[in-house]
Amino acid sequence: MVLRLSGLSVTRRNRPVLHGVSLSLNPGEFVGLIGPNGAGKSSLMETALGLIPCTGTSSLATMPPAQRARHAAYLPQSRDIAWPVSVEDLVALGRIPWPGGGRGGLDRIAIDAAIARMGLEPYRKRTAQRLSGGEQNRALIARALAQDTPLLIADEPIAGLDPAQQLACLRLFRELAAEGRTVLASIHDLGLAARFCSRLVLLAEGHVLADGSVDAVLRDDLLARAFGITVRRVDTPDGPAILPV
Ligand SMILES: Nc1ncnc2c1ncn2[C@@H]1O[C@H](COP(=O)(O)OP(=O)(O)OP(=O)(O)O)[C@@H](O)[C@H]1O
Repeated sequence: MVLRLSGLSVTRRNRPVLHGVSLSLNPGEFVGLIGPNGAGKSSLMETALGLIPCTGTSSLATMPPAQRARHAAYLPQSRDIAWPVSVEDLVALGRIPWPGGGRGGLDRIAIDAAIARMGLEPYRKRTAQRLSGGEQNRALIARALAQDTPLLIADEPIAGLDPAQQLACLRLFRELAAEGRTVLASIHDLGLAARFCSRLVLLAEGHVLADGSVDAVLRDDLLARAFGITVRRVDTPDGPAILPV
C-alpha cells in the first residue's frame, strides 16, 4: 500500500469540504481524481500530504517530514515559482530530501533524467520564471520527477499544456505506473482520464461517489449526479472519446 486515507474529513472556513473520505492506493496504479470544481480534489491531495488539518488519518501525513518527502512528490495546483532560479536549479530542489541534497553524483543523474524526460534540455539554463506557463508547468513536473518517490500527487498536471504536451505528460505518468510507482492526478478532461488512467475516483461535494475502473466510474447516472451533464461516448482505436453535452 502506497497511501491509505481513512475517514478524512476537512472543514475550511467553517464549511465542511471533505466528508469521511477513505482511499487506498497501490503500487503501479495511475489514479485519476475527477469531479466538479469545488468538489474537494485539491483539498483531498493537500490533506493526504498533511498540509491541512483534518480528522481521520493519512498514512503519509503521519510520516516525519523528511521521510514524507522521500515517499511523495507533489505538483500543487498553483504553479508559482517564487525565486528567479534556473530550470536546472528548480529541478534540483526535488533532490533536497535525499542524502547529497542536490549536489551529489546520484542527484545529478536524477536531475538530468527528469530534465530529459520532460523535454527541458533546451531550457535548463533559462530562468524558470521567464518561461511560458506550460513550460513552467513542465519544469515543476520535472522537479517532482527528480524527487524520485514511489508516489506522485499531481494537481491538474495537464492544465495549460498544449495537446501534444498533454499526451506526453499522461504517457509519462502511465510509464511511471508501469515502472511500479503510483500516480494520483486530478484531471478535468474525462476522455483523457479514461484513456490513460488505470483507475478513477469520482469526488462530488466532498464525498467519493465512485472508485474503480473507467467503465465503473464514467457511468451516465454518476456523471449526471456529479456534473449535471450527459456524455456521448465513441470508442476509437486509441480509447474512448467522451463528449460532454
Ligand atoms: N484555502 C482555502 N480556504 C478556504 N476554503 C477553501 C480553500 N481552498 C479551497 N476551499 C474551498 O474548499 C472547497 C473545495 O475546494 P478544492 O480546491 O479542494 O476543490 P477542487 O475539487 O480542487 O476544485 P477545482 O476543480 O476548481 O480545482 C471549495 O468549496 C473551496 O471554496
